[in-house]
Amino acid sequence: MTKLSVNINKIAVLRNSRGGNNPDVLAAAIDSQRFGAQGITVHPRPDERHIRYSDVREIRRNIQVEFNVEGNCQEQKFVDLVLEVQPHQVTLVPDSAGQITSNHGWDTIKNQDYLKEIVAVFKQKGIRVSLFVDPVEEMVAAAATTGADRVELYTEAYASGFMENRTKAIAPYIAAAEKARSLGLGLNAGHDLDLSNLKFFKDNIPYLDEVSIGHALICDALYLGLENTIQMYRRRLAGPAAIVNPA
Ligand SMILES: CC(=O)[C@@H](O)[C@H](O)COP(=O)(O)O
Ligand SMILES: NCC(=O)COP(=O)(O)O
Repeated sequence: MTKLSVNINKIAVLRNSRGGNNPDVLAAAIDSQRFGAQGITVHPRPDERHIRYSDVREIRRNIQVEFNVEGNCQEQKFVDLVLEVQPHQVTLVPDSAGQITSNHGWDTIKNQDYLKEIVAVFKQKGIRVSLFVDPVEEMVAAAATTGADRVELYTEAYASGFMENRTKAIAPYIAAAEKARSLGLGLNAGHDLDLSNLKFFKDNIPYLDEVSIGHALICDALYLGLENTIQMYRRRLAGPAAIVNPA
């Protein structure tokens, strides 16, 4: 079964825009869980433009579903936070500070020695480690030798190519996913997945462990409501006939 981890970064964007606590990010995490999210994902960035480090601590204490914290482990502050909070999973993303969003995966070959070291630091604390990678078989293979538990396939290229030619768009992801599976790596995916492209992705990569979805899901929820939207995403993952039960 592929788990839906709801990324609530964009709830925090709205909250921060007025300096108060509306919408309440912690309440959104708890309610997303109640509405059927099988995980919560946050991505605290160095400038705390949306998720704050204090949000991460509060959410960890108050949810029961899987907690996935994404971020750049080259920031010591991020490493310290993750070791303090000890989420179920940490997803290591090679962001530079000024990026508007994450836009590339690790070069797991060039960064092999560094990643081996930092992966061991998190695993020593019992935290599952996922490496954010592009859908490139060599990058997946080198992720396996770092000791990481999973890879997260960066799905922006799939999403941007989907409308024009979905078969072409999915091809590198199937190959990368097969490589991950052959090496015993767990498989996550995320970035720009949405209600239109999610089912095709899942149908072609059925052994996907988790998708983390935020931007499109929160945008959809502005029109469709958060509970209804989470259930719609769950049904995309469960198949047409399945009625999903909230977690
Ligand atoms: C790593 C990734 O692709 C996303 O999870 C990322 O969290 C999006 O970050 P923003 O919400 O800051 O765009
Ligand atoms: N890892 C992907 C994620 O958490 C959310 O990405 P997006 O759906 O906001 O593009």
